[in-house]
Amino acid sequence: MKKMIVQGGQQMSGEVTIGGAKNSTVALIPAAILADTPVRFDSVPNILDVHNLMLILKSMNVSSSFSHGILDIDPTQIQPNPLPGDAIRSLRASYYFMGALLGKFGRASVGFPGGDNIGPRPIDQHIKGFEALGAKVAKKGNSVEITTGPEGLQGARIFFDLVSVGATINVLLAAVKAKGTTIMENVAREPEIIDLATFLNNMGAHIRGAGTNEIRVEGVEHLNARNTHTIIPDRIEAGTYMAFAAAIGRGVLVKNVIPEHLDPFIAKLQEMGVTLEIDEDSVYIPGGDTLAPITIKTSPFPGFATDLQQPITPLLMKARGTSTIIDTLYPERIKHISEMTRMGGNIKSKDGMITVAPAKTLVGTTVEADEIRAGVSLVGLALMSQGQTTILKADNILRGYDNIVQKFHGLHVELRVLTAADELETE
Ligand SMILES: CC(=O)N[C@H]1[C@@H](OP(=O)(O)OP(=O)(O)OC[C@H]2O[C@@H](n3ccc(=O)[nH]c3=O)[C@H](O)[C@@H]2O)O[C@H](CO)[C@@H](O)[C@@H]1O
Ligand SMILES: C=C(OP(=O)(O)O)C(=O)O
Repeated sequence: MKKMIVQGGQQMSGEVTIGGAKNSTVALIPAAILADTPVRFDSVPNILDVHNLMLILKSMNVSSSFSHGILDIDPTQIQPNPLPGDAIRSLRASYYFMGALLGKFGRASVGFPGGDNIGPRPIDQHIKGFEALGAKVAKKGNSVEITTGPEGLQGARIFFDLVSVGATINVLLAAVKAKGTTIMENVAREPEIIDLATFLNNMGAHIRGAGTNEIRVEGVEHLNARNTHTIIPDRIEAGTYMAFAAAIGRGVLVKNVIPEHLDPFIAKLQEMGVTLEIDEDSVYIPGGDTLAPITIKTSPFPGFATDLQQPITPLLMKARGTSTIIDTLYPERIKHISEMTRMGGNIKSKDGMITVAPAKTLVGTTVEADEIRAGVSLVGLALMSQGQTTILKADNILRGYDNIVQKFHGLHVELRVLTAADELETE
């Protein structure tokens, strides 16, 4: 595992360009195996999740190459081989191979996924959807085995018991190749789901309603990529830089943003008193505002994203009073709290509510990035602190933040990522 070294007291200024959305990319890569042709994606983020998905593709004899944001995938020689356990466990979205393989071959055997340590993450709604399409689902050891009879997948009406991004995407990946019509109700409406549907429709799928709470799919036999799919900007990465810019910035322009995807987040920043100059595809944050405390309640899109409750926390510590956060999706998403407390943060969690009070003195120390957003929130707090912070398990941050060291460098902030080999060299 890598370490990130952050020197406190640095201020951000300049420009940062947001990369393609992690949560689109990790669905689009498994979706690519549904194609009968090679596929090309543009604006692909350089994150660990992408490299691990490429390893999974390789195990199925699907070649891929990634350079300068372009990812080429050739699924034409795909073999339904066993998938590598380590890579499957390295990220959450590996479970999208369940839906994609089911759509492609009518069967799938995929290990239980990993992903962020943010509390229980069941997959009962994914299974409910596969079963509704006529599949048989069995847990065998650490794997989920999904099979269909000779008639294959059949379109069906599915009402999800709760709104789940993962279940919506996974069942959609299977339904695009099912026979007949599938109607998915009470689905998630995240922009990443629209991005996936756009990619699949451009290959010949018939998906209507992505972005609303009902998706209707007419199954097709073949999907052929005809053009490059450009991935939408990462709204969570954008929100992270915006919050940090408001906390420690002296003029930061965040480029390649779709501001509408950040509406609830922007509304909360404005409620705090953060000045934002919003353009068509960029946001400028002058910084240096006097900030008011706020209350945040996370909810599925278009609500305030759970993935931004930790990145906004360092900013909340600069407000003149106590802010509160209720994470309705992941009440146990609190792995940052113990670490922030050790740095001098006045932050507590009780009865499902996080309270964030103004910080008096913040001092860098050694902390752990237990998961991606907890980890990145520690980067923000470290920059607000005195002295140096060492963030252990930094791989969790690199899972989802595209070229983070270079991007901070472009904002006049030095971060260093050390591998075990780097440390041996300096001893
Ligand atoms: C790769 C990806 O896109 N990850 C995102 C996705 O995760 P993920 O797709 O795992 O999150 P879901 O939308 O499925 O989870 C929402 C809620 O539903 C529950 N649930 C989900 C499925 C299920 O079968 N049963 C069940 O009870 C979960 O425990 C959670 O409380 O959406 C989350 C919520 O916006 C984000 O934090 C993650 O960044
Ligand atoms: C929870 C997250 O990711 P994943 O679902 O991939 O673990 C996240 O991106 O904040």
